[in-house]
Amino acid sequence: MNDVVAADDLADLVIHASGVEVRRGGNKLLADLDWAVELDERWVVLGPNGAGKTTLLRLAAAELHPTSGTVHVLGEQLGRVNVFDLRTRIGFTSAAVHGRVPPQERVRDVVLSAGYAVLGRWKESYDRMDTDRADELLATLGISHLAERAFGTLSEGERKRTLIARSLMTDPELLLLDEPAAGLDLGGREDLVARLSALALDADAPAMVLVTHHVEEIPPGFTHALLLSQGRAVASGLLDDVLTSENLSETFGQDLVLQRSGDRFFARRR
Ligand SMILES: Nc1ncnc2c1ncn2[C@@H]1O[C@H](COP(=O)(O)OP(=O)(O)OP(=O)(O)O)[C@@H](O)[C@H]1O
Repeated sequence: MNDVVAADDLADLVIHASGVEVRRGGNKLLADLDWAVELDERWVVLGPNGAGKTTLLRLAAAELHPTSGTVHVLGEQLGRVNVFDLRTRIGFTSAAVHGRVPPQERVRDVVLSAGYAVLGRWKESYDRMDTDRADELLATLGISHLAERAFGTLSEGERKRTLIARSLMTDPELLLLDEPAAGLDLGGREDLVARLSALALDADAPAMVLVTHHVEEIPPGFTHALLLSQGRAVASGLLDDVLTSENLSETFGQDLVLQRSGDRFFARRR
């Protein structure tokens, strides 16, 4: 990549991947990947099981380095930056984070402790500002009434919402959501989609990347899509351009029909 061009471009880019390949045990998890996410964009990364979506999100979360190619996150090049500093600027929710929360932890503390980059309450007193911020986020996600409950007693949907509140606690510049609606029932999914939509439409919210298998889970307000299949981009760009029956069929290897109802998407086999 040309360094002079990159310096200008990178100022407005939250994620920039150029010629990225990730190899593990002889497998190409990602190949030939070019991708750019700007500050005000909300991206959905869509693809079948094993397509490389989580691998891509872990690159964006500075949890993984590419085998070849370059990845810049928030203007910093992976491999040339202290990833621990970089990660404080990124909110990331995934099943892996879910599994690390102590079940006895109170919901408010799960959210609060993000500001201290720990899981499990470790300080007896937090700043009043932090507590107010945590309560504000619990209200935004509709779980204020659960603030005193132990995380382990929550339903799947309530846990997901708690972890999204946690990932917003540090006012991240980039929010990464790995399959936030997985395992939710219809009501839980619809509630989460509505809350993520409100977040996506909030001009003050960070840039967002949401990974999903299902077009039904795309919250209105998301602007761009990257379709991944077998580690490669099938299509990438504005949601309305990229989300077509043809692209979806190629991505999932089946003859699919995409339907749109208002600002929501649905897909079925032809
Ligand atoms: N350490 C590894 N060694 C070899 N292959 C791996 C390794 N880690 C992941 N893979 C493979 O890489 C591919 C991409 O994995 P990844 O988790 O990124 O896919 P995904 O799109 O998130 O899948 P899913 O939707 O099922 O979560 C999968 O086929 C997976 O088996």
